[in-house]
Amino acid sequence: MKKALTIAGSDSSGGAGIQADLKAFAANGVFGMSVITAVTAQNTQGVFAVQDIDPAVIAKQIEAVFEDIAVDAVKIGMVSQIETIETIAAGLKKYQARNVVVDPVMVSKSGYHLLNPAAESKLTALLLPLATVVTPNIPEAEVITGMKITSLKDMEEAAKMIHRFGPQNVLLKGGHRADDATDILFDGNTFRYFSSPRIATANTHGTGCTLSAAIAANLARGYAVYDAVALAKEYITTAIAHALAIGKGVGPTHHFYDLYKKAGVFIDE
Ligand SMILES: Nc1ncnc2c1ncn2[C@@H]1O[C@H](COP(=O)(O)OP(=O)(O)O)[C@@H](O)[C@H]1O
Ligand SMILES: Cc1ncc(COP(=O)(O)OP(=O)(O)O)c(N)n1
Repeated sequence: MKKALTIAGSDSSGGAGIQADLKAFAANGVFGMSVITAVTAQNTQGVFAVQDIDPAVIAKQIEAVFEDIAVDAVKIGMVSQIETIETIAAGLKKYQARNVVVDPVMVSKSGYHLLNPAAESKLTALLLPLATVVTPNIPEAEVITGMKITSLKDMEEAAKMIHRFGPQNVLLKGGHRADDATDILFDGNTFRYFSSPRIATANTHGTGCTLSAAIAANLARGYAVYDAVALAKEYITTAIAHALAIGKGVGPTHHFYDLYKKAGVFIDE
């Protein structure tokens, strides 16, 4: 079985972060492992506290996994602080990690800064060059590029600018626009579009985490980047279409769709 590692924060409500990643790994057919960068007290209504993990403990988690197990892909999510980013970059280089998907998580949908703004340029400088795919949403792409993004043309321009920071591929996600949910993949030469109709739901907690983890899982399984993204887009669209109205706020996406479907016991509630 292929093995994927998530390096990310814990979401106590299970909708985003490490928890979403491990669910997406399992549903996409890979064995999931985790390096926890921060613990958040979070639910569908907001983020209430964050405890960053000591960089020495992050380094030890990375070492413990890579020294023992062959890692087929890595997904990086919440990275909090400059020291966290430096530690992760050093670990990925030391172990020559491959199939690295960087989700440059900055601000939660509820408005909490999961990345210290002082660390934004460090993330861009140290993690983007190591990425097979980087998956910014529109607000993150605006921070990375400094440009305002409203149209698909703007997204293409921003994807080009982000590509110059060194990732092999940029997947600029269109979830924050009002139109169809159109994501743009740029490999330095060609733009490819992944589009789905916008699903009318309030429950989109963890969409970015789920998408990037599903891409990593599919890269681990040996799919080329385009196919890994196409499969992950199909997965996230289904997971949003069947999102769960759990909690009093923004509910989470629904994983394990394929398993439920195969078993004939798919339940929407
Ligand atoms: N309402 C929606 N209907 C369909 N797809 C969506 C919707 N909202 C987001 N998506 C898709 O979910 C994925 C995550 O996108 P986005 O919400 O932009 O990321 P993030 O969670 O990082 O803010 C993208 O593939 C995007 O197109
Ligand atoms: C611990 C943790 N990591 C990442 C996020 C951001 O999740 P994302 O899928 O980008 O979107 P929201 O969950 O913020 O809707 C998070 N919230 N927590």
